[in-house]
Amino acid sequence: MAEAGLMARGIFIIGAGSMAEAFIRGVTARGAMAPERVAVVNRRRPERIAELSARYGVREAASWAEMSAAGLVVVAVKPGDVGDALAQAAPFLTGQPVLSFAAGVPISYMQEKIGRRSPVVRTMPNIPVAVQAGVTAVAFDEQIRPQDREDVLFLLRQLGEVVELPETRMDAVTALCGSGPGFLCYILEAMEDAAADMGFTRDEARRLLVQTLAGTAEVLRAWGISPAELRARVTSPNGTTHAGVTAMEQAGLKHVVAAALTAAARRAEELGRTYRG
Ligand SMILES: NC(=O)C1=CN([C@@H]2O[C@H](COP(=O)(O)OP(=O)(O)OC[C@H]3O[C@@H](n4cnc5c(N)ncnc54)[C@H](O)[C@@H]3O)[C@@H](O)[C@H]2O)C=CC1
Ligand SMILES: O=C(O)[C@@H]1CCC=N1
Repeated sequence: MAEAGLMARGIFIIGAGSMAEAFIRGVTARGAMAPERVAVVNRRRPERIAELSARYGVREAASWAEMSAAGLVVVAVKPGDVGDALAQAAPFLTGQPVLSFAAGVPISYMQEKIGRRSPVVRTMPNIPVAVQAGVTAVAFDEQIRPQDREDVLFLLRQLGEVVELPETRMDAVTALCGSGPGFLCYILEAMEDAAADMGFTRDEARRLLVQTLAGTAEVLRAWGISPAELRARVTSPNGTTHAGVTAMEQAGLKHVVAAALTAAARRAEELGRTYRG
């Protein structure tokens, strides 16, 4: 008899924080995974598992040994805790994929911690995965079996878009998509401050700006055009957008944004070096 696949064997999650919750919500929301097939362990705060259980119907793992039967092990702990969590998991791994959400932690480091007992999947999600509108960049190690790869991609797609990349692109994608919501929010903060100076209340400004951002993203997607093209469409000759963009150009905004992305990617690389032994 063929061995049951990843989906039938269920998921074992280490860590019950916000990423674990986003993942659980995504994979159970539309029935991709039955919640009773999801088992969770947490180091502290046992009430977190009770919360996840009440909200989504997942259950607390009876013991770490339960991991052996799972089709997928998810490591949803802070980067600094990944080494310990994987060392603790290693004896129970039986070749099922181990998926990590930890920013900056390389596949080679994780492989070392688990004594190469399972293929490792390194991901970089962003915060909108919490509402199933995220982007998750994913790098597989070459040991992954084709069917496991498909199943992992299917599960991650429940959280939004998925982009497969070589691991060498992870630092750059961390800057672009992982930190990206932070950068867009910084620009929105600046627009909110300017709106306050123009006499809007914070609440009014936020409602107007959030819908402007969401609507712009929606139209870019619906029409399939580039940001430069959409900008050209809203820019009347000598009009208001033209005046504003000219001020942005004069202040060197494109250079500032490029410097921000470079700084973030460099920092991701530096943080990653901590785990390279
Ligand atoms: N929150 C976010 O926006 C994003 C998070 N990530 C990554 O997701 C990972 C998890 O982040 P959060 O969910 O925000 O962290 P969190 O701190 O909310 O949750 C981590 C949980 O894991 C538990 N834990 C730690 N070591 C453990 C162990 N050995 N065994 C069992 N449980 C253990 C902790 O007690 C805690 O409850 C991080 O590696 C982070 O880099 C990546 C992208 C975005
Ligand atoms: O700021 C950070 O380091 C993490 C990685 C991507 C989003 N937050």
